[in-house]
Amino acid sequence: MQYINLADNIYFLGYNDRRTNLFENIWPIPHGISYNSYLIVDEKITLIDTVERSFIDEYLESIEEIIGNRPIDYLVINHMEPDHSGALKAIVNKYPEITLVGNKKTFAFVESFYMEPENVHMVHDNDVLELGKHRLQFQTIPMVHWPETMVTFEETNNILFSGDAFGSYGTLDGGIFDDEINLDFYEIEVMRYFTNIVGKYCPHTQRAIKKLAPLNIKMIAATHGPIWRTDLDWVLTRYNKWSSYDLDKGVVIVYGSMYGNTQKMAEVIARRLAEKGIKNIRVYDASKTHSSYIINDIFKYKGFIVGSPAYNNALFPNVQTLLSTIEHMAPKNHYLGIFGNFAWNGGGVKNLKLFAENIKWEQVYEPIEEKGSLKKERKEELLKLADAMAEKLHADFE
Ligand SMILES: Cc1cc2nc3c(=O)[nH]c(=O)nc-3n(C[C@H](O)[C@H](O)[C@H](O)COP(=O)(O)O)c2cc1C
Repeated sequence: MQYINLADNIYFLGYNDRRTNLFENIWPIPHGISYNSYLIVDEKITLIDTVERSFIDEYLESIEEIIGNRPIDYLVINHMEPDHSGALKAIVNKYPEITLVGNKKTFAFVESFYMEPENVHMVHDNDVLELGKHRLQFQTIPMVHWPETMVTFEETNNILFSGDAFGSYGTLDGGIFDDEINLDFYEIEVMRYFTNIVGKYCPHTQRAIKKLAPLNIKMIAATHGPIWRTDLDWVLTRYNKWSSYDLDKGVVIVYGSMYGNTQKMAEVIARRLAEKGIKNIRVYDASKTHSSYIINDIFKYKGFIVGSPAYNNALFPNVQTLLSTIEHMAPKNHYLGIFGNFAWNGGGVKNLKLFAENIKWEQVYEPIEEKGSLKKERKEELLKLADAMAEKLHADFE
C-alpha cells in the first residue's frame, strides 16, 4: 500500500466510491465520492472518523499495515453520519480497548446506530487531548451537518479535520491535495456538495466560519474530497459567499411541461431577459435536470422564475418536488416570478402562489396563467415579468 502523509505520522486513509449513483440515495454523483479518514501515530494512536461500511476490509488492512499490532487508543468522532461512522463497530470489535472521543451529543448517536459505547471521553469546546507530540483541540459546529458535528484541530501542524464542512463530491483520482489537482473539476462538485448537503444550514455554517476564524489553520482535511493545504482561501471564500446568500446577477428559469405550452412561456421570458442585458440565464426542464444541479444555480443567481402546468388540480409533480426541496432549504435574497398553464380549472399557478407565500421572496410581477397555447395578451404579460426581473437585477448590481 502507498501511504499518503498529511504531515509526519499523520496518514490519509481515503477510499474512492465510483459505484454509488446517488449520495444519500438522493443526490447524483456521476463523478463518485471519496470517504476520507485520518490516522495519527503517536504515543497514543488516534483515528479521526472512519469510512463507509463497504470499505471496512480495506480500511482495517491499511490501518494494520501502518501500526502493526499496536492498538488504537482513540477514535475521534467528528460526525456520526453512517458514511463516516460505518466502520465504527468494526474498529471497536478489533480494538476493544479503544476510547471513543465525542461531544455530549455524539454518544447517543453511537448507541442508536451501533452499540452502547464502553470507553468514552467527552470533550467540550476548546478542550485539548494530548497524544504525545500531537495535541488535538475540539470545536463543535452544530448542524454543519448534524447536531453532534464537531471539528478537530491538530495543533502541531495546524490541520483542521473538518468533517463534512469544506467537503466535495468527486473521487480523488490520484491527486488528493489541492495543489496536485486542477480545481476546475471540483468547482461544481464542491458547490453541489455544499448546496445539496449543507445548504439548509447556511446560518450555522456562518457561525462555524466565525468560530473557527481564530484558529491558525494551515490545512483543511475534510471527510470527502480534496485536502486543502495551499490555497485554503479557494474553499473558504466560496463557503463564506454561499452560506451568506451572496448571489450573482442572473436568473434561473425552471418549468415543467408535458406538451410544450409552459416551455414556450419560459422561452419567451428567457429571450426577453437576454434582450434586457441579463447574461446569466439558466433554463431548466424540471423533468430532465436533477434538482441537485438546479438548486446549485439557485444558490448562485438572484432571480428565480418558475412555471408549471396544472396537473390533476395540482403542480406538475417534478416542479412540486423541486419546490419542496427549495422550501426545505429556504435560501434567501431571491427575486421571484411565477407563471403557468392550464386547460380547465387550473392548479399550477394556484399552487405556485402558495409556494410564493411560503418562501417569502420578493415577487417582481403578478402571476401569469395561460390557457393552452400562448396568446398575444399573455405574451405581453410574460415580457413585462422579464422586464421587471431585469430591472430589479440591474438596480441591485449597478
Ligand atoms: C394528466 C393531466 C392532468 C391535468 N390536470 C389538469 C387540471 O387539473 N386542471 C387543468 O386546468 N388542466 C389540467 N391539465 C391540462 C394541462 O394543464 C394543460 O393541457 C396545459 O396546457 C399543459 O401544459 P404543457 O403544454 O406545458 O404541458 C392536465 C393535463 C394532463 C395531461
